[in-house]
Amino acid sequence: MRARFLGIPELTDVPDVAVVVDVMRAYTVAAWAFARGAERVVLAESLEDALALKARQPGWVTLKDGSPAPGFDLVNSPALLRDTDLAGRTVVQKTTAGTVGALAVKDASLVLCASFVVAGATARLLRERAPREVTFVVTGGGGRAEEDLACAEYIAGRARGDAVDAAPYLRRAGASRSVAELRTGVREGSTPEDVALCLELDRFPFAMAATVKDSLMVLRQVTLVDPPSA
Ligand SMILES: O=C(O)[C@H](CS(=O)(=O)O)OP(=O)(O)O
Ligand SMILES: [Mg+2]
Repeated sequence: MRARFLGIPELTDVPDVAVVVDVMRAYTVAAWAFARGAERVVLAESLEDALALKARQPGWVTLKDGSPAPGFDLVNSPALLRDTDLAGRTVVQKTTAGTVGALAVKDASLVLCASFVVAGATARLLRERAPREVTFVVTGGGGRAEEDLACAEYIAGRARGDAVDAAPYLRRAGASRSVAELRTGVREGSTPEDVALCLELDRFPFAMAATVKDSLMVLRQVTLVDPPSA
């Protein structure tokens, strides 16, 4: 499995298989939304689109990054979301980097969205599919966000079947600029607890795959089935 690691501005072709990585915080938050019962996460193109979807479907839950805003129910924070009951709900998510990265590869035949909390399941799904090449979309910092690159490289190693020690990857992510910004409250709509939640390895046993349905990019959890024991 060949791996390439590209920022959103570097995506010039339609990849076959894409893994869109956003550790801080979009795809940690999406994973928590599924853990809290959400049925699906619609990745919105813009804040206006998210609000228009909510106007048509008042039962949907809108979520944005940055500060809270009228019309939005939640912010992009795992710590602030983890006590919210989302059973059976549709969440509409719009963030600066993560959702933009997934929409940039929406024509790929397989789009997975990932972070450390679903890294193992994501790698296992890739191993099962065994594609010739995987494009990792490093969503933060124009492709340079250390937490996203570290997570992408870790998943790539595990997908190849290598015995990979997670510690150095988590250390790199922990030393990233995003962590410093979250710890010091530079990022709005966050709490310092977000950092630890974003650096939890394999907290969840599912992967997350996005597909286009009725012109919406819809993220769902993919539960992997254990092979029957001999
Ligand atoms: O929510 C985040 O951490 C970031 C954006 S911000 O700088 O905090 O507003 O968005 P994401 O797309 O999840 O990286
Ligand atoms: Mg990010």
